[in-house]
Order: sequence, then structure tokens, then C-alpha cells
Amino acid sequence: MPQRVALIVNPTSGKGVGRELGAQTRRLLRDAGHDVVDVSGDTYRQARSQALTAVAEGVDTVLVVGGDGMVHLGVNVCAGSASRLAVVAAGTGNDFARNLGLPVRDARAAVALLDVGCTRAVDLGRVSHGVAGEKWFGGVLGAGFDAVVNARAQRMTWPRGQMRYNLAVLRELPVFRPIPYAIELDGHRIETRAMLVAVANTTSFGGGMRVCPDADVADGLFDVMIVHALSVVAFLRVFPKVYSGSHTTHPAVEIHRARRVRLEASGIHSQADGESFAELPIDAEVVPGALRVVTPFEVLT
Ligand SMILES: Nc1ncnc2c1ncn2[C@@H]1O[C@H](COP(=O)(O)OP(=O)(O)OP(=O)(O)O)[C@@H](O)[C@H]1O
Repeated sequence: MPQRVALIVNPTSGKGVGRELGAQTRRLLRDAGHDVVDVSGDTYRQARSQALTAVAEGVDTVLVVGGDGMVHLGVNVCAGSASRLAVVAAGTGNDFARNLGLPVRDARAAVALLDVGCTRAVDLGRVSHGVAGEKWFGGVLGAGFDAVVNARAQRMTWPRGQMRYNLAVLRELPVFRPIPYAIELDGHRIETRAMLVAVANTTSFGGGMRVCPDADVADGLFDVMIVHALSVVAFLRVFPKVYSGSHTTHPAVEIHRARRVRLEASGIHSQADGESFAELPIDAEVVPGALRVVTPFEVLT
């Protein structure tokens, strides 16, 4: 069935992989007979504004070609609308795509899903954002060491992928000091000095760091990980375990479940879906089924 598809390509994603997969995606969509409106921009902001117009005009699907940052854009334009989000994962990390079992760096398989795939309703995180209204995230919001590392990794041009994050960790860790936080989980207040707090809708960020390995994208709850204050040596010892998710048994690591989370810490700027997000304090709530995603299979609950 031909659909009206708003296409957003990030040519810079995956260090240029996005440009190639974007061109292939355009061809595949047209060959399949879809009515394509290309809302890609020279910048993220321009693409976002054009995509919002397409959603307001009622496109069936918004298809992003890029990494988690493009998923973040897609989430923010599709949240609460009738438009579905489809992803051609072309980034370095692609955590959202992997979490949802979507094809990775395979435009043909991803475009075919518009016809043969399913539409899955998943939860999103919503954060009220002053006069600008609200901001959404689909994956993990982090406020602490991860946000510092993410900002550093974004500035680095070498190496690629996961190694870039690992190197950024090694650069930032010696100068990092645990942060005093106040954390409210469904009204229950925790005050602690911590390395980071992650509010997770999906399991991983940073290219496979499985911070909350049991997070379920459709359970109506966040998984919230707190890594309490640790020495540099202790942190380095536990850090590699995040790739398998086995860090959760460490005594300094706590995981909670909550619908509403308030994070307070002075001078801390959060990241969400790997993008710079908002200054703390933040009030986040899960909105069940706020996003419809094109996926390969139906998930029985
Ligand atoms: N033309 C553009 N359209 C959209 N985003 C762009 C564009 N040019 C540069 N960007 C930047 O690309 C970033 C998003 O990159 P994206 O997440 O898609 O790829 P990645 O970083 O390679 O992958 P991942 O996030 O999975 O590691 C945004 O921060 C945005 O500012």
C-alpha cells in the first residue's frame, strides 16, 4: 500500500554512512510507490521544523535515516500524533534500533517494513520544558558522568563508534567528582552523591552500554539507575560490565522503577538519546504508548 512518507536524512550520521543509506532509501521508497516528501535539512533544526509541518499535514510515516539523534528528532515530531516513526539505522550507536529489534545499516530491510512490518505502540519519556512546551525522549536520559562523556565524545573525531565513548570515559574520569543529587521517584525522595543517574525507557545508550538491562519499552515505567559515588579505580573496574548488564549487582548500583522522576543537581545538563537535552532540575514522566514505531514483528504482551 503506497503511503505518504516524510523522509529525514542526516548525511553526517555514522560518519557519512547516512548520506549513502539516505540516497538508497530515497530510491527504495520511490521504487515501492510511496509518496515521498523529503524534509531533510541542512541542520537538525531545519529538518525538525519541516518534519513538524509534515506531521501536522498528516503524513502516515516519518522515516529517519541516521543514529539515535535522528530517532530523537523523529520521537519529538511524532509523539502523540497519528504519524508512525520508521528508522533506517545509520548511526554509530543505533541503540534505539537495536533495542527494538530494527534492522541496522540495512535500508532495504527497513524500507520493506513499511509494507510488511507491524506498528508497535511504545512508551516515551516526556519532560516539561518551560515556555517551549514539552520535550520527549525514546531511549535513555542521563544526567551526570554519561552526559559529560557524551559531550566529550561528540567533540571527538577519532576513533569511531564504541571506542570513542570508551576513550571519552578515560579522558573525563580522572577529573570527575561525584555530584550531589536529589532524586524523586513517584514522590519518594533520595539524596545522594552519585556518578550518574540514568532514566531509561529502553535498555542501552552509548553504543551498547546496557545501563538498565531489564527496561521494557512498553511497560509504562522508567527503569532508573543510580551509580552512587565511587573511586576512579572502582568505577573503572565496574564500567566494562555495563556492556553485559552485569554491573547491576555492584553494591554502588541501584535500579528502581517509577512513572515519574524528578532530578535535581546544580549545574548539570542532561543528555537524552545521545543529544544534549535540558538543564536540571527535570521532571520526567512516562507516557504509555505515546509513539507508534514500524517494527519487524508484533510483540505479544
Ligand atoms: N543535516 C543534518 N540533519 C540532522 N542532523 C544533523 C545534520 N547535520 C548534522 N547533524 C547533527 O547530527 C547529530 C545526530 O547524529 P545521529 O545521531 O543521527 O548520528 P550518529 O551520532 O552517527 O549516531 P548515534 O547517535 O547512534 O551514535 C545531531 O546532533 C545533529 O546536530
